[in-house]
Amino acid sequence: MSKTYLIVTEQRDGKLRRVSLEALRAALDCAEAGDEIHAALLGEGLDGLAAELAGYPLAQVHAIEGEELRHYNPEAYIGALAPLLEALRPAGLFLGHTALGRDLAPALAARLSAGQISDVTAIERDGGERDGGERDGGERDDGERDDGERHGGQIVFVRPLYAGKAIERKVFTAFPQVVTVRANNLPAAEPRRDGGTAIVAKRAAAPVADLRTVVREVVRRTAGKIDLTEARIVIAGGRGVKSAEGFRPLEELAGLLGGAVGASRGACDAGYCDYGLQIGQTGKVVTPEIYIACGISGAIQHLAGMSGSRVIVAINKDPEAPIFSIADFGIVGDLFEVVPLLTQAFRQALA
Ligand SMILES: Cc1cc2nc3c(=O)[nH]c(=O)nc-3n(C[C@H](O)[C@H](O)[C@H](O)COP(=O)(O)OP(=O)(O)OC[C@H]3O[C@@H](n4cnc5c(N)ncnc54)[C@H](O)[C@@H]3O)c2cc1C
Repeated sequence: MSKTYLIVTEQRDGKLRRVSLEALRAALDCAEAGDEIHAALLGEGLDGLAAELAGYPLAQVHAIEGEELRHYNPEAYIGALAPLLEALRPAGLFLGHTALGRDLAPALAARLSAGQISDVTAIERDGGERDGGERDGGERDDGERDDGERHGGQIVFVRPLYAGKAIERKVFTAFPQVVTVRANNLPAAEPRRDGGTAIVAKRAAAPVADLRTVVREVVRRTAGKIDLTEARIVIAGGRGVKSAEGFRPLEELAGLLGGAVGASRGACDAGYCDYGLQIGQTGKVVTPEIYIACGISGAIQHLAGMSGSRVIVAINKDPEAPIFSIADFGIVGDLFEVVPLLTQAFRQALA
């Protein structure tokens, strides 16, 4: 029986977040012939975004508009999604493993009585045929949960554990399923090539009675143009930058390369930058193509947030700094000399 999957997409400043297209890729990887993938878009003034999303391989885009959806508010979002979940009875939900996804996914999973696999970095499909007994909705008519057992054809979700020191390979044994995907790990879904578009269904969010909280305004303390968790290049500073002013050379290099600036907790604790930039176990997890660590010692809690980066470059004046043990390229030197030289070299190369 064909199934329906739903992507809960995210936008930032009117732009669709790339991680939502990576979540769509995850759904495409899990779907089989005849399955339908729908996308939910929540906010205000969604016409442009809905039209953009309709160009991707989706059956339907559900644009849910409402004043209280302008900023993320779990109560309002759950209230707005509830009728859609009821109507679609999705076999799977896919979200980005972002601040929003981490908050919303478990609440939706609880609502659907679904299992959840979080922070997925890869999806594998073991060979073999799937059992034909899978159904929508996760429950049989007799109230028993459908175990959706597959014979050797399982979809395996790969996720890092213990701050990246171990990898877990997990399978669902029942529907419905909720999955969050880590940014920058799965390729983003591509728009349809045939020029076709998905149906866009517009709905007004039903007013949620007795909203206990209302988000009036979101004040961003970091004004970076590029979202740190989705950046392809991250230039991160540690206590070695020595001051807020010490971040300037890093910002210049990031600006030139179209990257984002991040930081260690050491730099945040010292007051050199905002905690919004913190990368690590208690900060953001980033997996860029290039990570340049400047004046960061490489504590295990920091590595937890960046060790999945494709290429790691470390600049540190201490040749014994632990960061060098995971770096692909290491530069032993003073960051205040090395970073401007790198900026100069890249500027020449890019000219
Ligand atoms: C529960 C818990 C959670 C934590 N979570 C996080 C987390 O999420 N993220 C995180 O980052 N940390 C986290 N930490 C803190 C972590 O243990 C380290 O204290 C922190 O990462 C150190 O930051 P740092 O590397 O910037 O500073 P330091 O360890 O002080 O390293 C500074 C480095 O800069 C180098 N340096 C100095 N001057 C220069 C220069 N001019 N040029 C080049 N190099 C220079 C030094 O050689 C040194 O290696 C956590 C700790 C705990 C206990």
